[in-house]
Order: sequence, then structure tokens, then C-alpha cells
Amino acid sequence: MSQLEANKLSEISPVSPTEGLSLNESFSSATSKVVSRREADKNIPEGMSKSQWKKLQKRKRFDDMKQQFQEVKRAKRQQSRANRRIRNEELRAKGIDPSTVTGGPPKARVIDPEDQIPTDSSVIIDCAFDDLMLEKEIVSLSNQITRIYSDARRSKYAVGLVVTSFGDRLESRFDDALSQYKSWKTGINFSKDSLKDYLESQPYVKDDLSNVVYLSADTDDKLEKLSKDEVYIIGGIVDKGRHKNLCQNKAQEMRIQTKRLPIDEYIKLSGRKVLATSHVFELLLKWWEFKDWKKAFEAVIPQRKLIEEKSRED
Ligand SMILES: C[S@@+](CC[C@H](N)C(=O)[O-])C[C@H]1O[C@@H](n2cnc3c(N)ncnc32)[C@H](O)[C@@H]1O
Repeated sequence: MSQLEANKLSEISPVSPTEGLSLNESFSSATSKVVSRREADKNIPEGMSKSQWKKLQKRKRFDDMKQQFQEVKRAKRQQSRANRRIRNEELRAKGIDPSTVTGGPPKARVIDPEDQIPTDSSVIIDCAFDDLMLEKEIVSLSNQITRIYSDARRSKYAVGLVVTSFGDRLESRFDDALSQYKSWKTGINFSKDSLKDYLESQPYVKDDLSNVVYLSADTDDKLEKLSKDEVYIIGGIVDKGRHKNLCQNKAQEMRIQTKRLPIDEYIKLSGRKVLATSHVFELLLKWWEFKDWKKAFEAVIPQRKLIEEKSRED
């Protein structure tokens, strides 16, 4: 880090108004506030009631706090910008293009659907596992779906995107905290239908389901490439590995073929090679872009998890 950058960081380090005060200092600061409020009560302007005066003082305190809060926010923004600059410089020094690394520079803008290249393929996020998740996992899944929608709208390639079995706590979470989803008219279809009912209602799905692939980490069959006219299903669940074979078994019962991503070849993950729903979706989009798994993994999976080219060849 250059001295200039270090100076900048120390200048903007956010400190809350009471941070660094001892308990005694905080107490005496609070006590002095009460005293000064009493003092202030003596200054009630003529013609103003005590409650009007209190309201006015409260408003003033709120405005002061708001200003402090905004300053802290601004400082945090500046700090993360500075951090990003440093990180990008470090990546460039290693010969890595920061735009190819997750969490790199700002993402591409939303692309007009008219300008996206059609892949004639679809992705279904199967969300039939509401009762298997903890509350915080529902929150995580809803955030992942938001990210999936955003990635789909920024991708050069268009895929049909559907969420099936949309209901229960997942729907409530969207209604309560992510209600903007109701205005997502293009790019994603939230369907209450189960996976089975949805597939049956779609003319592009073959009767024998031969153009449908359920993605699962629990199969030996590798997904070598994506093809047009195919439907890829990703399990919409966050389970921290509690429910092994869940989607594999469901697909088998529905007579849908399963395929796994060719992870072993490209990333080092200890144990089962299970990725988050949103990462899998992003990988599919990147495959369409590069037509190459290696490049897709490099663009999506954090650098530290990628197997170095050399050790891979060894
Ligand atoms: C967090 S995982 C869910 C794991 C869950 N226990 C299961 O049975 O699939 C979310 C979904 O991402 C997809 N997925 C994750 N890792 C994968 C891999 N290595 N290959 C193919 N699909 C994968 C699967 O569709 C999976 O259901």
C-alpha cells in the first residue's frame, strides 16, 4: 500500500461519536446531556408550550444524528472505494484482469433484453424445499434469487429464467423485504407451480423430459457443455450440506437426468463440490459467454479456490 493510500485510509476511518469513550466517560456524557436538556428547558421561547419545545429539540437532535450518520456512510463508501483500488492494483500486478474476478470492479450495466443474444435455453430454480430451511437460509436464498435476476439482466446472453414452487416463507420474505420483485416484469417468472406441473405445461419440454437436466453435485455424469433447447434445473435451497442427494433423488423420481458441473478439474474445494444456487446460475451464464468451463469458473469462483493451471496439468 502506498503511503498516499495509507494516509487516505487513516483519514477516512469511520469512528462513531461515542466510540473510544470509557463507560465512565459515556455515563458522564449522558448525564451532562440530561443536565444540558434541563438547561435548555429554561430557554423555552415565549408562547411555545413545553411539548412543542421538546418536539423541536428532538427534531434538532435527529437532524444532527442524521448528519453524523451520513458522514459515517460517506467515509465507509470512500474506504471501500480505496480498498477496491488497492485490490485491483494487486491483481493487475499479478497479471489478473480485475474484471474477471468476483467482487471486482462494478458489474456490467443492465442490458436491454432486445440486445441480449438468445441461447434458446432455460433455467429453472426449483424452490420446493421451503420446509427444509432455517429462517436465515430462506433469507439467504431470497438474496441469491435477487442476485440471479440481476446477473441475468446484465448478461450478454439471454436465458429463460423461472422460479418454481414460489410460495410459503420464501414468498413472504420477498413480500416483506424485497417487494420490488413485483415490478420485475421481464427477465424472471415467479411461478407457484411445482416443478412437475410447470414442466408439463411448457411446449418446449419434450414429453420424455430428454431435454431437461437437473444439476446435482451428487452424480458422476458430467455436464460437458450447454445446448440450445435444453432446460437446466438448479435446486433452490441453502442447506449447508444437511440434505445430501436431495435433488439427485428428486430428479431420479421424476425421471429427469442429472449432471454435475466439471468442478474437480478447475477448482479446489475440500469435501463435496457443492456450490450455492446463485454461483451455479452465474456459471451457466458465463459458460454461454465463453463456451469454456475453465474461463467460466475463473470468472465466477473466488481466485483463492481455483486450482492453479500448473498443478492441474500435473
Ligand atoms: C446448495 S446446492 C443444494 C445442495 C442439496 N443438498 C442438493 O441435494 O442438491 C444448490 C443447488 O446447486 C446445484 N449445484 C451445486 N453444486 C453443484 C455441482 N457441483 N454440480 C451441479 N450442480 C450443483 C444443484 O442444483 C443444487 O441443488
